[in-house]
Amino acid sequence: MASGRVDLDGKPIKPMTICMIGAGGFIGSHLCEKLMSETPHTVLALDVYNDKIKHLLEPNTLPWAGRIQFHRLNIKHDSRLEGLIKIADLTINLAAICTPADYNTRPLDTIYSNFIDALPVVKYCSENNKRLIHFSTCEVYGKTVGSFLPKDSPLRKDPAYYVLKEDESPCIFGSIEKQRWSYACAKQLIERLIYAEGAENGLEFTIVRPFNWIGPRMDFIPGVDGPSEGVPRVLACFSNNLLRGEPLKLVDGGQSQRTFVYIKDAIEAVLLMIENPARANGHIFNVGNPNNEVTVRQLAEMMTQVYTKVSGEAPPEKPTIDVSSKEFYGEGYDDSDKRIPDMTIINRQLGWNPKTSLWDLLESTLTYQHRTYAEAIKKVIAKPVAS
Ligand SMILES: NC(=O)c1ccc[n+]([C@@H]2O[C@H](COP(=O)([O-])OP(=O)(O)OC[C@H]3O[C@@H](n4cnc5c(N)ncnc54)[C@H](O)[C@@H]3O)[C@@H](O)[C@H]2O)c1
Ligand SMILES: O=c1ccn([C@@H]2O[C@H](COP(=O)(O)OP(=O)(O)O[C@H]3OC[C@@H](O)[C@H](O)[C@H]3O)[C@@H](O)[C@H]2O)c(=O)[nH]1
Repeated sequence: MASGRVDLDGKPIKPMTICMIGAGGFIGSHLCEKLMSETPHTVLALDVYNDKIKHLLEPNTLPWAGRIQFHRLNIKHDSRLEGLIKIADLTINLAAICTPADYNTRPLDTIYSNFIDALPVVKYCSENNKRLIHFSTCEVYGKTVGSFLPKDSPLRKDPAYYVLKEDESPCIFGSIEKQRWSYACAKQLIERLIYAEGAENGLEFTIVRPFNWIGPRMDFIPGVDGPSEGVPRVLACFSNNLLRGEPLKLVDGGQSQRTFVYIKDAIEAVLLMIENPARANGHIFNVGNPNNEVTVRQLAEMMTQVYTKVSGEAPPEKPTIDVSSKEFYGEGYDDSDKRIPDMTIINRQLGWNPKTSLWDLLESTLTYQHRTYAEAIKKVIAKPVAS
């Protein structure tokens, strides 16, 4: 498995130790899986939770036992952080509050998590000459330039007004009262700080901007493995509605557009970054699938069709309902209109391209959701509400 592996320039890849912060989350769990099954690298997995990587940690007869170590810690206040960064060759920081329902309702926690708490990580990497791969977001682009053109302007169809380029596109956020942008703004500032550490102090860094990565283990299903009143990201919201046979809620008409990429495709891109430092250092990479664009309404329709196929259950009588963003997310919500990643830089540096169509990725993801949650949901629905 591990022997004879070479990088994109044909050089042998040496086993490394990776300090992965936020390893217990959605992306972290898939990255740990990939590193354990296909590489010889060792992972120091840091998080406050480990439910999503339990299958990699136990039993200790697993083929990779000894190459993954879980450290339960909160990077806000744990003196072990610097020591763990020091013993690793590379740090990957995934830790963040990254669900839109939190940005306008918990803006302080959002800003602290995405900026203040990431500061020591950047500092320890810079001071100890350690390489850093930091997870930012496509939300740093905010809204497209085209969204400010008149509705009937033909320029809205011109890619120059909407395709998002790492080294050219501006970052366009709403006003301060629109607290939705607290997350994007905090992520933008930490990107600028990392970039400056690279320029002034020689920090070796790579910044990743994920464009709506989706797949199994994303977020939680409210009332089953997360709070009943919690609002996860759209994949889990719509999965929850489908599992319960209730209409999918379209925020402000479901007109916003997104491109979705399969988590397994995206993880391939991250592995290329990890193993090709000379090609990845100093770069910011969009990681998304420009071919998988839909409006949120179209996503709801496709998920309903796919779920009907994989579950064998009838679609909800009323497939969707409209809900205002104020009702769904509260005061201060705002939205990105359209997100098409430009792929030039990641193509040139790493030769990476996504493979999986939206239909196929929804089919495997919703099969997983159905197998994992359908029985549990039935029990929750059947249980009488405590008085
Ligand atoms: N999934 C996407 O499509 C997407 C898109 C854009 C950006 N991102 C970014 O990628 C990163 C990972 O996202 P994800 O989807 O896996 O989210 P996630 O919420 O599933 O994972 C984040 C993990 O970080 C951990 N964490 C948070 N604060 C911590 C702290 N103080 N100490 C220790 N652990 C902490 C959480 O417990 C969680 O397990 C985030 O930085 C996010 O902003 C993800
Ligand atoms: O039930 C729902 C949930 C969400 N939506 C809409 O679906 C769209 C996508 O919502 P998501 O919850 O996936 O979040 P967004 O794409 O807006 O942001 C995400 O982008 C990239 C990452 O940084 C974060 O994970 C998150 O901020 C939004 O327009 C939202 O309003 C619904 O219409 N109904």
